[in-house]
Formats: sequence, structure tokens, C-alpha cells
Amino acid sequence: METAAPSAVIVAIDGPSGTGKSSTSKAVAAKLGLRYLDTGAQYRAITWWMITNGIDTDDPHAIAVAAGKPGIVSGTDPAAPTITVDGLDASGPIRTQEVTSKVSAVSAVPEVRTLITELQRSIAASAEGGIVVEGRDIGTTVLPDADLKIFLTASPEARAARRSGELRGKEATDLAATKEALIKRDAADSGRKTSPLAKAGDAVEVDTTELTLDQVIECVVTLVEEKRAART
Ligand SMILES: Nc1ncnc2c1ncn2[C@@H]1O[C@H](COP(=O)(O)OP(=O)(O)O)[C@@H](O)[C@H]1O
Ligand SMILES: Nc1ccn([C@H]2C[C@H](O)[C@@H](COP(=O)(O)OP(=O)(O)O)O2)c(=O)n1
Repeated sequence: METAAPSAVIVAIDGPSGTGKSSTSKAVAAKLGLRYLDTGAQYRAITWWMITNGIDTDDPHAIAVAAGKPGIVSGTDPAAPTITVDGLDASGPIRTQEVTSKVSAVSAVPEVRTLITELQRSIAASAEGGIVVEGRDIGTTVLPDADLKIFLTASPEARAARRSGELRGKEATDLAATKEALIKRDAADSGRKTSPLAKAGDAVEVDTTELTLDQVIECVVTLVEEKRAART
């Protein structure tokens, strides 16, 4: 595995759904001039490809056999992140409830994780000025040598309220159903055998339940700046 330039800072942000990983990571990367990678979007993209290509997402063997077929490309500009599959813009379709309900099963397949993990490491290695990478297993598995690891948490109620606020108007949803779906997905992501959602031993845990998004961003920016200062 190649390594990024010595001055580059690599930040890993993990945590369950709705804790603020994407919003925080994008803003921190933009403020500090870093690249940004949404690894959940990559797992969503491969899930979308499986669905549109008629692969049974309840069949781990069929998923494993097909895993290498889609070409997934992530654009890492925090101001305009992109994701394409075989050259097609997948940013809209990967956010449907169908993909959301199937992504945990697809991302639990070891062959899928091996391929996507390699892709993530090569993107991080080529981000010369550094990168913020967010997901579920970044601090534990993908980038265990990251300069800074953050694990975001929030109460299930706060997370469901945030998600349901996002979905309103797009797809019919209610708070209780959103909370139930979110808890089910967290349990699947935490309970799988291969690189489950988990806090790395050396990660800083930030409970965002009572914090505004700006407060969380400020907290992470300060932690990155402290790391950078300690290295100079
Ligand atoms: N601290 C916060 N307080 C209130 N809303 C938040 C906070 N952090 C994130 N949000 C909102 O919650 C929703 C989910 O955030 P997101 O960053 O997508 O979480 P994740 O990537 O962890 O699933 C977004 O609409 C976002 O604006
Ligand atoms: N590093 C990662 C990132 C996401 N995943 C899987 C598990 C998650 O439920 C899905 C979707 O991730 P995503 O970050 O888009 O999820 P939410 O923003 O929380 O809805 O992908 C993973 O297994 N490993």
C-alpha cells in the first residue's frame, strides 16, 4: 500500500447512522483543505448495481461472484462529492429506501468489503494534502494508522429525528418507522463478522446528541489542528 505525503493528515470518522458523519466530514474537509470520502456511498453504489442487475441481495454467494463487476468511482472534492457506477451518476439512486434497506446485507459480504476497502485505501493514499474518510470501519480496518480517529454517537431518538427531517417530502416516512429501520441497520452493521461498525480503541468519542452541527464541526477541526501542531 502506498502512503500519502508525510505532511498529509488522515482523519477517520466512524459511527452509526444519523450521528452527523457526512455533514461533519464534508465541512471539516472544506475548512481544512482536505479531500473527503463517503465510504457509505460506495457500499450504496455497489448495492444499487446489484439491484439493477438482478442479483439476489439475499444471496451472499451471488453477491460475492458479482462483486468485482461494477466500476465505482468517487470524486473527493468536499464541496461537490460525486459517485459514479460504470460511468453513470449514482448520487440520486443510492439514496432510495430500497438501497437503504439492502445495503447492510450487501456490505456484509467479505468479497465486497475486500474490494471496497482496497479502493478506499488507494483513494486515501493518493490524497496528497490529506483526507477525511467517513464510514463504519475506517479507524478499525481501512485506515488503522489514521492520524486522528473520531467516533460519533447520538441517541437513537436524535438520530431518527434528523433522518426523518431529511426524508420528509421525498418519501413517505414517520419517526417511529425511521427509528426502527435505523436501529435494525445499526444492529446488522455492528453484528456482521467482517469489519463491523465499531469504535477503534484509540478513537475520540463525541456524543452529538446535545450539540449543534456547528459545534461538532468546531470540535473536530480543533482536534485535527491539535494533531497537526503536535507533529510540527
Ligand atoms: N449535531 C447535529 N444536530 C442536528 N442535526 C444534525 C447534526 N449533525 C447532523 N445533523 C443532520 O442530521 C442529518 C444526518 O446527518 P449525516 O451527516 O448525514 O449523518 P450520518 O452521515 O452519520 O448518517 C442531516 O440532515 C444533518 O444535517
Ligand atoms: N465503512 C462503511 C460504510 C458504510 N457501510 C455500510 C453500512 C451502512 O448501513 C451502509 C450505508 O452507509 P451510509 O454511511 O451511507 O449510511 P447513512 O448515512 O447512515 O444512512 O453502508 C459499511 O459497511 N462500511
